Formats: sequence, C-alpha cells, structure tokens
Amino acid sequence: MGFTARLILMAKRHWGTLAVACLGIIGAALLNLVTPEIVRRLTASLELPGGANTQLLVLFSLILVGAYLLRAVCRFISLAISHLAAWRFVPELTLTVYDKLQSLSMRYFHDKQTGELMSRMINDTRQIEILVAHALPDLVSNVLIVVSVAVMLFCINWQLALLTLIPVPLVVLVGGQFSKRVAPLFRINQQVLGELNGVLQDNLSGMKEIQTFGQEGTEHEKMVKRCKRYSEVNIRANFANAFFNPAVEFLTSLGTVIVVGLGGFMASRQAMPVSDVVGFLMYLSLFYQPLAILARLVEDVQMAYASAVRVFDVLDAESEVKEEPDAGELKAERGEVSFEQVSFRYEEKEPVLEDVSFTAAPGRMLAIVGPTGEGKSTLISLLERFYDPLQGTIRIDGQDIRGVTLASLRSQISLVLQDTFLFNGTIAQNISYGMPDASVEQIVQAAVTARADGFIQGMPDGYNTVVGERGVRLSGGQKQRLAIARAVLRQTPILVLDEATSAVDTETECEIQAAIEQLSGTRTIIVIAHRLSTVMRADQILVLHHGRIAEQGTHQELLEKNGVYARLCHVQQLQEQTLQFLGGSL
Ligand SMILES: Nc1ncnc2c1ncn2[C@@H]1O[C@H](COP(=O)(O)OP(=O)(O)OP(=O)(O)O)[C@@H](O)[C@H]1O
Repeated sequence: MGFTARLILMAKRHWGTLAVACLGIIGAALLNLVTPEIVRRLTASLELPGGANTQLLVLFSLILVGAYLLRAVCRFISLAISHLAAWRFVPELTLTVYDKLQSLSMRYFHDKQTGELMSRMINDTRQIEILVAHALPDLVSNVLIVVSVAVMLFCINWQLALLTLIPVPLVVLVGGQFSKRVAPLFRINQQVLGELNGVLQDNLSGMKEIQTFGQEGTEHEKMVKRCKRYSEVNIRANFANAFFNPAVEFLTSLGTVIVVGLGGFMASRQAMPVSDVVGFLMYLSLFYQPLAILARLVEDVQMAYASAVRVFDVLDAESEVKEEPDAGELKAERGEVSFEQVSFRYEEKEPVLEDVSFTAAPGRMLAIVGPTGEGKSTLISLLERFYDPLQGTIRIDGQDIRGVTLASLRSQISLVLQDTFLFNGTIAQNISYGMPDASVEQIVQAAVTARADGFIQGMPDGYNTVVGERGVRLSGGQKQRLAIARAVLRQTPILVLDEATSAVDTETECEIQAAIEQLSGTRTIIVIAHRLSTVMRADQILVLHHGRIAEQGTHQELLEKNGVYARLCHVQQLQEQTLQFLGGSL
C-alpha cells in the first residue's frame, strides 16, 4: 500500500472532520468563479447602447458582496477544520510511533541515536501536519479551480481555450522533472536533520565529558560540519525550487500572451465579443495561478513523503522479541528461575553465552560473579526478554518465558541496574515509579530498606526534592539507593541487583546487604557483583567464565575447589590488603 493510502487509513477517525474541511475548500474554490463571470457580464452590459442600468449594477455588487462573504466563511471552515483534523491526527501519529518504539526490543536501538528517533517523532510527523492541513486542502481546491475554470473557458470560446492550454503540457513536464530531481534532496534534508538532532542529543547528554576532556573545540568542529551539511542540503533543495517556480510562472504567462494577441485580434475583427476577451483574461489568471500553486505544492508533498518514509520505517520495524499470539499470564508464586542450555550472541561474532544451565531456588539468594565482559548482565537481559536466546529455554516457576506476555513477565521481576536511570521528578515519584499508587508509608519503608531514608530526610524538600534530569542533583551512591528502593517497593517474587551497590561506600553497602538478606525467604534474589563481600553470603554462587558456567556452589565450597572463584577472591584480598597497607602508611 502506498504511503498516502496508509496515512489516509491511519487518519480514519478524522475522515468526518476532513470531509467538512473539504466542503469548505470546494465552496471557496467554486466561489472564485463568480468574479470573472460578473466582470464578463458587466463588460457585456457596458457594450450595449446606453450602458448598464443601475439595477444591474446594484445586483452585480450584491452578488459580489455575497460571494466574497460566503468565500470568507468557506475559507475559515477549510482552514480551521483542516488544522483541527491535522493537529488531532499528528499527536496520534507521534504516539503511534512512540508506542511502537516502546514495543521494540533492545537490538533495534543498537544502531539508532536517540535524537534521530526524536526527530522522526517530532519533525517528521510535523511535516505530515503540513500535508494534511496545507498541502492536501490546497491540492483539492486548486485542482477544482483548474477544472472548473477550464470548463468555463471552453464554454466561452473552445478554439481560444484550446490555444491557451498549449503551455499546460510544458508545466506538467517541468513539474514531473522537478519532483524526480528534488524529491531525493528533501529526503536527504530530513535525514540530515535527524542526524543533527542525534549528535546534539548525544553532546548535550555528554556535556560533562566534553568539558572534562576539553573537547569543546572538537565537538564545535563536528557541529560546524553537521550544520554546514544541513544548510547545504537545504540550499540545494531551495535552489531547485527557486528555479522551478519562475519557470512555471513564465510558462503560464504564455497563456495570457495568446489571449492578448489572438483574443484581441478576434475582438477587433468582431469574431469575438470584447466581454468574452475580458472574461477570458480574468478566468485565465484564475487558471494559471492554481496551476503554479499546484506545482509549488510538489515541494510540500515531497517533504511529507520523505517524512512519511521515515515514520513508516519505524512503524514497520520488526521486534526481535515477540509475544506469542496465545501468550498467557505469568503466575510466579514461588519465583524459581531456571536457565536450560541457554546460548546467546549479540552479533554474528563470538557467542556471549554458551550452554548455560542453572536454577535459582525460590526465596534464596543466587550470586553471579566472573571477570568483566563475561555475560553476567546479558543473563539478566535474557531473563527480562530484552533479547531472546539463540538456543535453550528460560523458565520461571516452570513456565517458559516465551509463552507468557511481556508485561506479566516484567511485572514479576524488579531490576536494579548498574547505570541507574532516574526521571526528572521528585524522589517519591522516582521510588514509586513501578508502583504509582504506593502509599507514603510504603515509599518510606522501601527507602529505609535501601538505606536511602537518611539522606532523603536531610534534603531541603525531603521526599519532594526534584532530582533533575537523570538524577543529576544526586551522587552516584544516592541514585543507586533510590533505584534499590524503587525495586524493593514493587515486592515482586524476583529481585535482581546488577552491580547495584558499586557506587556506595563499603559501610553503606554492608547495611544494604544486610537489609536485602532480610528479604531473602520472601523473594528470589539474584545478585551480580564484583565485590566478594556482596556475594559471599549467597546461598549459591555461579562463576561465569568465557561465556560458560565454570563453577557453582557456596562460598566455602568454591574456595575449596581452588578454581576461578578462589583466584578472584585471592586477587581481591590482595587488593584490600594493599589498600589497607597504603592507608596505614599515609
Ligand atoms: N548491546 C550489545 N551489542 C553488542 N555486544 C554487546 C552488547 N552488550 C554487551 N555486549 C558484549 O557482550 C559481552 C558481555 O557483556 P555483559 O554486559 O553481559 O558482561 P558483564 O559480565 O555483565 O560485564 P561487567 O562485569 O563489565 O558488567 C561483552 O563482550 C560486551 O562487549
């Protein structure tokens, strides 16, 4: 299906409003025909011996006033109603794109820039507003004017009408060439704007890094390049436009030349009344003006088309993670998590996980350790179905997670990530993010568990303190504690902490650890941590090495094995001893 047809179908809810706008457009277009006809008749009556009588003049004036008034009403209806339809449709389209993005799995975002996607949601949908509220009404009204004026011209004098239409094929030819050559320029234009947005968004988010590493100059140069490119593609597109419009104007003027020359000749030989020549000229100005507008509309339509391509590109994207049509609700009563021979890779290179099998017993604490980059966080991404494994099955309480709805799966797991993300709201809003109807007592209790209550109470506005974008007004450790509180508050059967306490001091970490251990028994806890102090009291420890489970057991059992885990412990003990020694000698 073509983009226009798809857009029209998507705007189904607004067909009624658009129909009213169309009526206004049609009315205004037809009322344009009144003036030339009145002028023609006036000229004819002035040609009569004795000239036009007063009654006729009054009648003509009244008809003109009525027509102008009615045209103003029709114009108001068409303008107001088409904008109403467009501005109701555009937010719907933005939302459709947003919802689609929310439904896509993480792999889709790997090669996308946030700013570029924002550009699709805001700039590209705005172009479609221009199409609906401006280009389409103009298209309808001008086509109507051209057709009705052509009919009138043929009624007055078909031979002269045929001759005046000579430039039309030339206008169509030039218009065709224009759309072929300029369309790609507008497509590039929208793409370059998207890229510019992407870089801007990236740089604004990374402003601290830019300043810390003194990269202001380099980033400025990068921006200069992007802005220059944006300006160049715009100049090229508008230059092409600037050539096209005068060319069409010149061609359409040829019609007037024909009427002045031929019509004047025929009138001087009494082969045609003067009134018809005047009427012809008046109609002709109405005929070629819309034709020129139609040619100019090509630009708006091309821009909207380029934007529609980018919008539909998102809407047509396939999510790697799909829900089964008959997916049921996950009922995790015990919270047992089992991985059965799970293998996974991000790209067509080495596998990140190979043949991983383990079970996290319900109500117990499972710790996952291993060198960096070995796939620990990837295990959690698979559990949340941000990605699907290449092979193997993941089950919660015996149910394959591929067979349940994503919403029900994620509602059973609370996740605290290493890179904490906070929204620009209050502390209370951030803690209750996954449970918006939580009471103040519940929020405070969760904060107490996460050892966050103390610093929150010390803030000027307590739980109503606004944290800033991404929680910029809080320290790393404070942000992590809010994220833990947020996860604890949800009271899900499974709690996952991925390096959740890496930014807090050792003392606070011990306190949080103790509080989380208290939760053990009420939910299954999966902890990923580098600090062994965090994992040593876990009921079971998995050691991930080269994408496989190298060892598993309790802290004591693994030490006795004297393998990877024992080596990790040994290295950490050495580090701690060195730090203590350095601390003592300073
Ligand atoms: N989105 C991604 N696309 C491609 N490769 C990825 C992606 N995310 C992670 N990887 C790669 O997968 C491997 C495992 O990453 P993962 O984050 O799971 O490791 P980890 O054990 O949690 O590391 P760390 O202890 O440093 O947090 C790494 O080699 C990483 O480079």
